[in-house]
Amino acid sequence: MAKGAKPPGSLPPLKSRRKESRSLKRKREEEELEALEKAAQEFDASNLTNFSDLPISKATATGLDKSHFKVLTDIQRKAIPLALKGRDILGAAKTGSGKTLAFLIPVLEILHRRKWTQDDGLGALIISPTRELAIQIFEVLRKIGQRHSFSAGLVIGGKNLQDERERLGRMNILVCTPGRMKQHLEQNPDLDTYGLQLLVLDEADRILDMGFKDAIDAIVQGIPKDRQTLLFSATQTKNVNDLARLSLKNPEYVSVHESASTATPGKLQQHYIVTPLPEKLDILWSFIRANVKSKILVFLSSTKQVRFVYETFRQMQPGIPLLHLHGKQKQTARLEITAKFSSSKNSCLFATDVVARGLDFPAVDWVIQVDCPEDADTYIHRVGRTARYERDGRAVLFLCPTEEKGMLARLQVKKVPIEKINVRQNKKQSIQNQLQGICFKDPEIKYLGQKAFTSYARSVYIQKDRDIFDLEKLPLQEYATSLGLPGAPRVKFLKGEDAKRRKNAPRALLKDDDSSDEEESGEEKEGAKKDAKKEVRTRYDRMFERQNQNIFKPHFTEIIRHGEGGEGEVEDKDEDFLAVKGHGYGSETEEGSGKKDGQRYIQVHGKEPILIDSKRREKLAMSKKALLKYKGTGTKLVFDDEGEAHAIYEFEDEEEFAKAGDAEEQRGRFLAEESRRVSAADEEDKTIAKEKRRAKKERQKARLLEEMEGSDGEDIGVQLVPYEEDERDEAGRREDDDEDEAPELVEEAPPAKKQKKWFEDDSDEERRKRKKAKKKGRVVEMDEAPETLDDLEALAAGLLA
Ligand SMILES: Nc1ncnc2c1ncn2[C@@H]1O[C@H](COP(=O)(O)OP(=O)(O)OP(=O)(O)O)[C@@H](O)[C@H]1O
Repeated sequence: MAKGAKPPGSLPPLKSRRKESRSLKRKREEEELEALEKAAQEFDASNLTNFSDLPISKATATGLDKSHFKVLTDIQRKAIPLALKGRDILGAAKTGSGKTLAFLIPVLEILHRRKWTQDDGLGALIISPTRELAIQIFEVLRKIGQRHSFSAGLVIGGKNLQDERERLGRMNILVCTPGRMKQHLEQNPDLDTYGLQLLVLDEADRILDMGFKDAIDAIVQGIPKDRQTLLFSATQTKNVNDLARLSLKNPEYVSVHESASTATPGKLQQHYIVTPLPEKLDILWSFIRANVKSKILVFLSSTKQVRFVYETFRQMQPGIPLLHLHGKQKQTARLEITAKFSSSKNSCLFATDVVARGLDFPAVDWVIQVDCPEDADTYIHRVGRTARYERDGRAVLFLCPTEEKGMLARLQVKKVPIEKINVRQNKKQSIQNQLQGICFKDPEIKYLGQKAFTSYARSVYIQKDRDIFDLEKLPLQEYATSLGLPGAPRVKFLKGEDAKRRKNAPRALLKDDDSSDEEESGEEKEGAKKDAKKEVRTRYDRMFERQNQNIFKPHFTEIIRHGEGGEGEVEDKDEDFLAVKGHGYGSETEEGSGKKDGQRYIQVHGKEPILIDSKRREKLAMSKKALLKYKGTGTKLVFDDEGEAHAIYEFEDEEEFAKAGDAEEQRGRFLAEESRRVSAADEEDKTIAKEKRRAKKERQKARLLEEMEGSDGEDIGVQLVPYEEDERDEAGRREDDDEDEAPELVEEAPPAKKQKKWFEDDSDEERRKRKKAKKKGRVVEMDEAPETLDDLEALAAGLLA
C-alpha cells in the first residue's frame, strides 16, 4: 500500500468526525425546530386535551410534567394553540382558570423555536400590576421552564436600580411591574429591547387603566412594534383605544366564559348581607370567632383600616392567627406574610386590594368584603381568591343599606350570581366597648382609628359611582363610635378626586405620598403635598389640630388656647405648645417653634434657629441631647446671705479698692494668701483621699472574703463578676461612689461606655453574626422564610435551567 494511503474502511480523523457530528447535530436541531414550527402552524386544537398533545418542545413538556400539569384548562386549550401560531391574543377567563400557563407556555416556545440565546438579549417581557403577582408568575415560569436555558429576571423594585442594571442586560425573559420597568428602560443603556419578540400583560385591564398609563406608554415606546402581544384578565378590556396604544395586530379575542351564565367560578358560593355601617366590625368579629378553623381573606378599602382592624382584633385575641397585608409594608414583610398565608391551614388575612388580583393563595375558604368594592370588576377579582381551579369557595359581601340597590344592579350586569343572607342576631357580638377600651388605653391605636375613619370616608367620597356610594347618607358619627372613637374626626375633601387613577398609580408615582401618613387615594393627597411644601407638619401637629378628636380632653385644649392668648391662631400656637411648652423650655418669644417664609424653625435661646424640614430633624432637634447642646453650659452663680444671686467674679467697688492700698501690694497679698489656702486645702484633700482609699480597700477585701466563703452558703451563679464590674450608673459611677470622690473617680473609673461581660449568651452570638453579615455588606433579615426577596433575586440572576 502506498505511503499515506488510507486502509479501506478506516474512519476519518477524530477532529473532522467531531466537526461532522456537530454539524449533524445542528442540522438535526434545525430540522426539529422547523418541524415544531410547522406542527404549531398546522395544529388542529379540536381534540386537544393533554399538554402532551401540544406541538411543544421536549423541554417545556418535561417542565409541565414535572410540575404535575397534565390536562389543559379551557382557556389554555383555546389560547395556547393560537399563541403558538404567533397570533396576538386578548384572553378572558374566570379567576383561577389557569391563565398564567396560557401565556407562559407560548413565551417559552416562541423563544425556543427562534433559537433565542443569552446573546440575543431580551426576548419576552411579562408585565404584572403588583410585585406579589410578578413574583408568583416568575415562580411558575421557573418551574415549567426548568429544562430551558433562558435567563429570566424579576424586575419589581425595592432594590437598588444600579444592582439590577448589569444583570438585566443578560436576561432573555423579564417579569416586571410597570413603574420599575419604565425606570430601567429610561435609565439603563445595557438593556437591549430591540429584538423583543413577545409582550405579555397579565391583568391587562388593570395595567391599561389610568394609573399605569405613563409607564405603559413609555414601555411600549421602547420596544419594537413588530412583536407578538398577549393580554390576559378575568375582566378583559376591549377598549379600542387601549388596544390601539399597544399596536395589536388583528388580535384574537379568546373568551372561554363569555357565553357562560356567570362570570365567576362555578364552585363559588356568593352571598351578601345588608348591615348598617356601625355594625360591620361587630359582624366581622363574630364571623371570625365562629370560623377559627378556616382560612379567611378579608378585604378593606384602605391601608389604615387594615392596620386598625388588625391591631385591635389582635389585642382581642379571636383564636385564629391574624395577618395583614397592604402596599405600604416593606417588601420583605409582604413576601413573608404572603408565604405565611399561603402555607397556613387556618388564618385570617386582612388586606387591601393589593392582593385582589391574580394571587393564587391555596385553599382559601372565605373571602369577606367588609367594604364595598369600587366596581363589579374589583368584586370579581376579590372573590376570585377563593374557589380556584376546581376547588370550592365562599364569599360574603357586606353592604350598607344605601349601597345595596346600586351594587346589586352592577353585579347583575356582570353576571355575578349572588344571594342575600341574614346575620343571626343572637350570634352577633358587640365589640364596641372593647374597641373603646383599647383606644382609651393606647393613643396610637386611637390615632389609627381616626385615620381609618378618615380614610374610609374618603374612599367613599372619591368613588365615581354615586348610585352606590353616597357619603352623606352614611351614619358617620355612629360609625366613629363603633370604632371606639370619642367622636367623628373632621374629614377634608377636595373636588375632582379620581379614585381609580390614584389607586392604580404605581409606587414610583406615589413616592412622595408614601412618606406621608395619608391614604393612597385622592387629590386630597396632592393638596396635602402642596401644603407639605409650605410647611413640614408631623403627625403630632395634625393630631393636635384635630380639635374634635378629644385626643386631649376639651379642657386640655382650652389650656392650650388660653395659655397662648387667643383662639384666632390656634394652629400656630398648637405647634408652639408641642415644640416649647411640652418640653418646658421657657418663653415662647425666645424659644420654641415658629414659622418664617413658610418654613418651620425651632428656636433655642441665644442660638441660630434650627430649620425643621423633616420629621427626623424635628425629632432630633427636640431630643434632650440636642437641646442641651444648643442651650450651652449655663452660667454659674453664687448666692449671698440675703439670697441674692451674684456672678462668681464681680468687680469690686473702686473707692473701696483704693482705700486698701497700692494695687501691686494688694495683688501680692492676695496671691500669698491664696497659695497658702490652696496648700492647706491640698493637704486636707490628700488626707481625705488617703482615708477613702484605705476604707475602700477594706471594703473590697471584705467583699472578696465574703464571696470566697459564700456569704450565706448559696451557690450564686454570678459570682464571677469581679468587683470592678459592679453596677454603675450612666456616668460610669458605682452605686456606692460618693459625689465628693470626683478626683478619685476620674482616675479609677474606666471608660463607662462598654462593660466587659464575663459570660456569653445568645445575644452575643447573634451580634457576632450580624457584625459578620454587615462586614460582608449584607444584612441577614429573615432566617426562616425560604423565599426571601434576596433568594428570588438570586434566582432571577440565574438561568432557568
Ligand atoms: N392545567 C392545569 N392543571 C392543573 N392545575 C392548573 C392548571 N392550570 C392552572 N392550574 C392551577 O390553577 C390555579 C390557578 O391558576 P392561575 O393562577 O393561572 O389562574 P388565573 O386564571 O391566572 O387566575 P386570576 O384571574 O385570579 O389571575 C393555580 O394554582 C395553577 O397551578
